[in-house]
Amino acid sequence: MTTSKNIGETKHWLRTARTLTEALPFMRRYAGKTVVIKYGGHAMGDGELATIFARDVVLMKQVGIHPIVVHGGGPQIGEMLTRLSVQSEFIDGLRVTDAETVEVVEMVLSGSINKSIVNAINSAGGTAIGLSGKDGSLIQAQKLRRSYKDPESNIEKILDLGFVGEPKHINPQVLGALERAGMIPVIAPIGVGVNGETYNINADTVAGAVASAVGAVRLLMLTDVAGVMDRDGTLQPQLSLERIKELTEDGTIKGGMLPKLQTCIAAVEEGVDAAVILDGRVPHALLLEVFTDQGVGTLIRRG
Ligand SMILES: Nc1ncnc2c1ncn2[C@@H]1O[C@H](COP(=O)(O)OP(=O)(O)O)[C@@H](O)[C@H]1O
Ligand SMILES: CC(=O)N[C@@H](CCC(=O)OP(=O)(O)O)C(=O)O
Repeated sequence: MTTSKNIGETKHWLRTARTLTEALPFMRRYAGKTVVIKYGGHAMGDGELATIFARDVVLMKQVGIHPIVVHGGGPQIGEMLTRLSVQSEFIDGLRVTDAETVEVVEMVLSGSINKSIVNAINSAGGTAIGLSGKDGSLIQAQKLRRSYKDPESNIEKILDLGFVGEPKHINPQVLGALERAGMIPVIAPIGVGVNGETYNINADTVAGAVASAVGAVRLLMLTDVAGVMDRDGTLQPQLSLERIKELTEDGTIKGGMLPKLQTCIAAVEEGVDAAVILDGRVPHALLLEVFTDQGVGTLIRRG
């Protein structure tokens, strides 16, 4: 006898089956390709979402995609610095980092945060390996040099952010070896200088450099907003490089979104097909972005 319960169940199965068949062309498109996922400190705040994130990463690996996770941890570093009564300030989204601060940054990023992500992925059935830029000389870095115009003298000066670095060279060999072994790299954004000094690098910047170095098809940036907003707070599903420039110049794009978008621009200019700013608060944001045609954030690509 056909009951309304049977009909309900059949509809549910059909929906599930349709979802799976819809995912097939995307699985084919990305099979064997590398996707770099930037997992922001704000996005990793919720335990349940972190478990879902780990499962999504494992599922991607299972269907033949090569995910590489680069994580941040800005809020978590901030909490530890407060606990230790160390003052911290940001300039243009970057933490001014003295010798004492860089020790705390390395401890938090390569320690508790890195290992909890590795643990979550392994608990979801994957094999994750945690790395900082020091492991296998993965991220060779140099001191960040950024100039600014001093408003009083109108003279170009160099901004000194202490031990803030920028990637000079990413060693793709380590990542290639892990890929061949079926492992998922989880990278803390710590760089090493020529004299062995430690650099604090913005995690977005590292994600972009890694994506360019490995020739990733996608750079996915998980954060704590729905995507990039315009002046009226309207979500922008897609942004051209020119529009990003405009929104930056008029101050609509600011704070942590600045290094994020600069990274996206650099990545697509260096050959990554597209970069996406994604809402990490949405469960399965990764799966929706990779396996469906419903974008859930802001897409940035050339042209
Ligand atoms: N135009 C904009 N659209 C969206 N977010 C913006 C914009 N300008 C600045 N932001 C800020 O950027 C933040 C995301 O950057 P950040 O705090 O560094 O995140 P994460 O820790 O994920 O890297 C948002 O929470 C938001 O406050
Ligand atoms: C130089 C610089 O600002 N480094 C960042 C590194 C962590 C990071 O980028 O974390 P999110 O992705 O969570 O913001 C910091 O010290 O906070």
